[in-house]
Amino acid sequence: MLPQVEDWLRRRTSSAADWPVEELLEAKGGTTVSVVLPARDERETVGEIVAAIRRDLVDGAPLVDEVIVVDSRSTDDTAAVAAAAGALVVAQDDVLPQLPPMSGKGEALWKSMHVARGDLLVFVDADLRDFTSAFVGGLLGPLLTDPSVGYVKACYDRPFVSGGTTVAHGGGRVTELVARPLINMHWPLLAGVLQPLGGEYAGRRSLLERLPFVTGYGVELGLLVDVLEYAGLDAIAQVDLGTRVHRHQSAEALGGMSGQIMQTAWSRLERQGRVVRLEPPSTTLTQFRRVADGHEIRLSDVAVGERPPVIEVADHLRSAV
Ligand SMILES: O=c1ccn([C@@H]2O[C@H](COP(=O)(O)OP(=O)(O)O[C@H]3O[C@H](CO)[C@@H](O)[C@H](O)[C@H]3O)[C@@H](O)[C@H]2O)c(=O)[nH]1
Ligand SMILES: O=C(O)[C@H](O)COP(=O)(O)O
Repeated sequence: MLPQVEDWLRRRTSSAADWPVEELLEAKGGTTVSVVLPARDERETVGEIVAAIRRDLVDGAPLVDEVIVVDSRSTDDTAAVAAAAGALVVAQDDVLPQLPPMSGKGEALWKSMHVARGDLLVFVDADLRDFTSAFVGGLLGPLLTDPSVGYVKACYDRPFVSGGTTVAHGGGRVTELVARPLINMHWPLLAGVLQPLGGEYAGRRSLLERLPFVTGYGVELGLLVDVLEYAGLDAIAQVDLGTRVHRHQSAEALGGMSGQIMQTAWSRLERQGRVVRLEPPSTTLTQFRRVADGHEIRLSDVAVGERPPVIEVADHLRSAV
């Protein structure tokens, strides 16, 4: 590990317990805070998360100014459940409808930037189990107390929970098998980030609106690499939030996610002038499913798109949100 990374780890890692709400309230002053949950078919969990944030950090203590759920083309009643729990719900495709729609989580987050009003934005996945509002407080700690911090990633233990069985540290499969090796290969300055793909992170609007957002599941790696390039390692902090339990996807679905993450890495290497481009990488992912008479071939497109920095979106489009 690079000596700068060891030094960064010591200085820029804290834990949720270091940030009691009373101290955060004092530090908040006039700073406004938006919490955003991207949600596609999350009726089972989104309500409890929104309700906990509202109870503890809106009604209980005025730390959070708005809770927004971006409904990402759900086919269930995620939007109704989130609204009943007290969130402001927006449909992803209703924001800047003049633009051709793009898809996935990154698109939901980029669209949220045009709706949320906070100086600080906190992103929280909507599929978390056992969520506590300390997740949000922890992520806000470094941002509210240190102006040189612009971006805060959560870290946590990640068990794999399935059918009543829990494998400690068995979760985060794409993180361990794809993202961490890629990051160590190409961006070793980021090797100290414990959970580079974690869906819980917070940032200053002033920083986030200057960065492009990759669509789909490339958004976390894209933001991390771009924050490093734009603002430097010291603008990043991480906070230990304890344990994170979420809904696991199948290995096949995670293959698609991994493809998007590798495409994102390629796009950043190319932009940084670090690859000699012989031919563009294929964006077709070939997978196989066992069927009675052999294997069924499943092809999917793992290409990622990209939205420009929010500050580059023309005023006439923005005023039409
Ligand atoms: O088209 C989509 C797909 C997902 N989501 C939401 O995004 C969040 C995370 O999606 P999920 O499918 O649960 O991702 P994970 O399998 O948990 O993937 C991990 O790794 C991804 C790649 O970095 C991150 O985007 C995730 O936040 C992180 O939890 C959830 O609230 C989803 O409802 C959308 O809003 N739109
Ligand atoms: O972050 C990851 O690596 C992916 O979300 C997969 O997580 P899981 O292995 O806990 O399902």
